[in-house]
Amino acid sequence: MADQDAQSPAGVEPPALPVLRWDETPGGPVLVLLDQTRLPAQETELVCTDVPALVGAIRTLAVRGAPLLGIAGGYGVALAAARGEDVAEAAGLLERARPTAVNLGYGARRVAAAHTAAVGRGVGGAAAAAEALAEARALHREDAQASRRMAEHGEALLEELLPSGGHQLLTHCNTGALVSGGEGTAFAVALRVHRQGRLRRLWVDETRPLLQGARLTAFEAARNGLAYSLLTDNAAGSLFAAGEVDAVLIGADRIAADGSVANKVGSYPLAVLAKYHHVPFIVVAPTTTVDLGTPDGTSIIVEQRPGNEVTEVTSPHGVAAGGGGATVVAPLGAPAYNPAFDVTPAELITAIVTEEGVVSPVTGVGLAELCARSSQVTIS
Ligand SMILES: CSC[C@@H](O)[C@@H](O)C(=O)COP(=O)(O)O
Repeated sequence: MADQDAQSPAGVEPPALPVLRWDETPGGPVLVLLDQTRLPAQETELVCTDVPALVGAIRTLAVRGAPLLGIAGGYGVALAAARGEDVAEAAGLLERARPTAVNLGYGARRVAAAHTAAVGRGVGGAAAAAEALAEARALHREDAQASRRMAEHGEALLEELLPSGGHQLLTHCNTGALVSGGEGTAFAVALRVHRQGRLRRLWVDETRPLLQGARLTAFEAARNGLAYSLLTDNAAGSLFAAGEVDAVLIGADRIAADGSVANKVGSYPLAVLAKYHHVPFIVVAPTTTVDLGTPDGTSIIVEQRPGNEVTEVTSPHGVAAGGGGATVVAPLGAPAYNPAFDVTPAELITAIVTEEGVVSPVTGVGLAELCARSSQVTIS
């Protein structure tokens, strides 16, 4: 288990990560992404000049995480509009790039709807494209605001549930600034607790097979000076048994109307462990991740990814050092089961924290009511 003690005091904040930006170049507009497949070894930019390039970046997880996928989808449609391409087709291509995170389709369809509305008002090509871009920027800003408010609500909930303070929080996958217009979802809550001097330790699951915890969350924890320790996913049970976890904080890719939550594979076993050990299991996600059109967890489409992500281990440090990427760790041709997500039923979830408030037995507020309160734009 790698161990990292707090390196910088709470209150010293690192510069914002250059996660995603729109750039006007002499050759036309482009979307510039921080290539997350290269982290933590390299902070490399990936320039997407068109929608197929962005679809490729989404599929390889160069850009990833539900809220950021929504933002990227929105800018992708704006890019298509600026290039004079068919925005409905672009939105469809983007939405189909990955099936589970509802935000991707939300962002793409919302910006496409803004463009269609502009055209419907008789607004011309470049001006309609400018309206599409303005909508993408609005979505980006709203996500940053949602992130701040989720952190406030999440931290208040933890104070209520764990009044003695000095929290040891466990998280899975990556839910920080790398997935958001702001500081993230679950990680933003941990960060706020840290800044208030009440985080004893953030336990970071490595998150096999693509290691979003080890590569990305540990990277974000270190640069923000959190006291954190990295663990293999299968070490979590012994940590609960030892009484070293006060609460679990995770994000979400899609929340069904019955409160079931799809998130990175490995979330569901954590929820079972948390229930057994009477530890709060808290989901932090913006209302854009709630999909009231999906009635329950069994209706959520779980992305199945290539088997080689399981049978091989890829080291970004190896790539950076010229080491050449993947090491095969299974017999050649070994079949593999590789769902990217799993679904946690509502009865295992203590609370869902959104920017509009908390859904829990404590508040008695339902998901539909929170979404109705939300200022998020509704699209058909
Ligand atoms: C706010 S992030 C919530 C989820 O998107 C996150 O936990 C996750 O599962 C990301 O999966 P990924 O496959 O890396 O896109």
